[in-house]
Amino acid sequence: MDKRNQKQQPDPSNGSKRKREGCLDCSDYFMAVAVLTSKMSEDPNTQVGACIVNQDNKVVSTGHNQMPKGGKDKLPWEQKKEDEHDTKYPYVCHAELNAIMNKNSADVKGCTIYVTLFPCNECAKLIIQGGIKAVVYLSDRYKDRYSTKVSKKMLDLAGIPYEQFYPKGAPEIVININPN
Ligand SMILES: O=c1ccn([C@H]2C[C@H](O)[C@@H](COP(=O)(O)O)O2)c(=O)[nH]1
Ligand SMILES: [Zn+2]
Repeated sequence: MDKRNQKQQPDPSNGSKRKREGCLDCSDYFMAVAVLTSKMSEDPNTQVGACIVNQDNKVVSTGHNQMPKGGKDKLPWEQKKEDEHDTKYPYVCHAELNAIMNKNSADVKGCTIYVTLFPCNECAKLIIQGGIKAVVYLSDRYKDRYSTKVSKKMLDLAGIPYEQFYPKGAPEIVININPN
């Protein structure tokens, strides 16, 4: 056969550019977004970040623990005071609550929440009633707290799986935002 006038076809196996190695895995990215979001927290003791992802693997929301509107710089961040009203606990809006409130979609049904700390019982109620279908958490450092135990009990009853996150790629991601 005369090949002189035939169009050159690219050989997919030979000479074509290969995909970049070491690109960020989806779940590593979502937890990294949660960790990055936690950096916005003003809580001096515990910074929490959450990232809500829909069934198409799109981020629909993020949130961190912060004081409610109007309360920034007016409400305490103390953990312990004689009077509980002088601590952060009655006021602070949890990362999960903020993430659910901040959503850019109609609802969070069928979504997965990536969160840097296991959700407390109040957040578990929001997760369950909001229709979130899975929880991926980084730290379970308050596993012995009553609020975590009852949170797990409610998630179990609602049939919402929760799993601890382990990175698929490198556990450290360096972000440089210096323009030069
Ligand atoms: O589900 C949760 C549980 C807690 N948080 C936030 C609320 C507080 O700002 C800190 C916890 O403070 P500690 O000093 O570690 O007791 O974490 C949250 O966002 N979501
Ligand atoms: Zn909570």
